[in-house]
Amino acid sequence: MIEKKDITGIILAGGKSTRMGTDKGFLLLNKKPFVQYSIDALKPLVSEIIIVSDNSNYDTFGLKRINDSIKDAGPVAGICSGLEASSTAYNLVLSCDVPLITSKILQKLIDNVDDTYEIIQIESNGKTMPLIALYKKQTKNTFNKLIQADERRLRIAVNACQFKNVVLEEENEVLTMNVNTQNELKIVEDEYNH
Ligand SMILES: Nc1nc2c(ncn2[C@@H]2O[C@H](COP(=O)(O)OP(=O)(O)OP(=O)(O)O)[C@@H](O)[C@H]2O)c(=O)[nH]1
Repeated sequence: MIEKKDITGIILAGGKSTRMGTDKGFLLLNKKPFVQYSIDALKPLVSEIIIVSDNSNYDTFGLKRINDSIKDAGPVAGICSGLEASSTAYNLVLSCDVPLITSKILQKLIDNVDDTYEIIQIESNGKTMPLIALYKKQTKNTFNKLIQADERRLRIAVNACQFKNVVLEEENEVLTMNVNTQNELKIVEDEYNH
């Protein structure tokens, strides 16, 4: 069984947000920024939290923030930057646009750790979610090779590692909803106030 001291939380908060038009981590749900929901879900489970973003406004959360080591290369490079900065073997990677996420769901990833797998990701409503996932630090080697070969698709990168999916129960699927558009923000607000 792995312990809190063996796990770092890595929050991805970079990217272009072209669909939303504003930095998603600072969107508000019940007056709280989205990124704070990711922080709160990770906090009980990890020894350190790293925010990967070039936006220094994230410094207000008082956590370690690192810049993307490769610019405009998407989540594969963001994960790599986080893993390079991490000092633990296990890393919970979480995007900043899933404000309904809970520690209980992230705990399921930890409960599924075993020696065989390098990545354990949530599968929700038939969709795998590599940005709600546990990564071994060693996956940065595979990811770095793929980036060097100009491969930036996260699904391809995950498939190049030993991975396992943790299938969520139907009643929990809504908790993994990610927000890319104003319309999805409304759905999440309705769900939150439900
Ligand atoms: N650090 C870092 N995070 C990223 C990068 N690209 C995407 N992300 C994060 O990954 C998560 C999913 O991002 P997407 O919604 O797929 O991409 P996006 O660029 O934010 O938005 P779109 O331009 O609308 O696709 C979000 O938490 C983003 O903040 C990147 O280049 N660096």
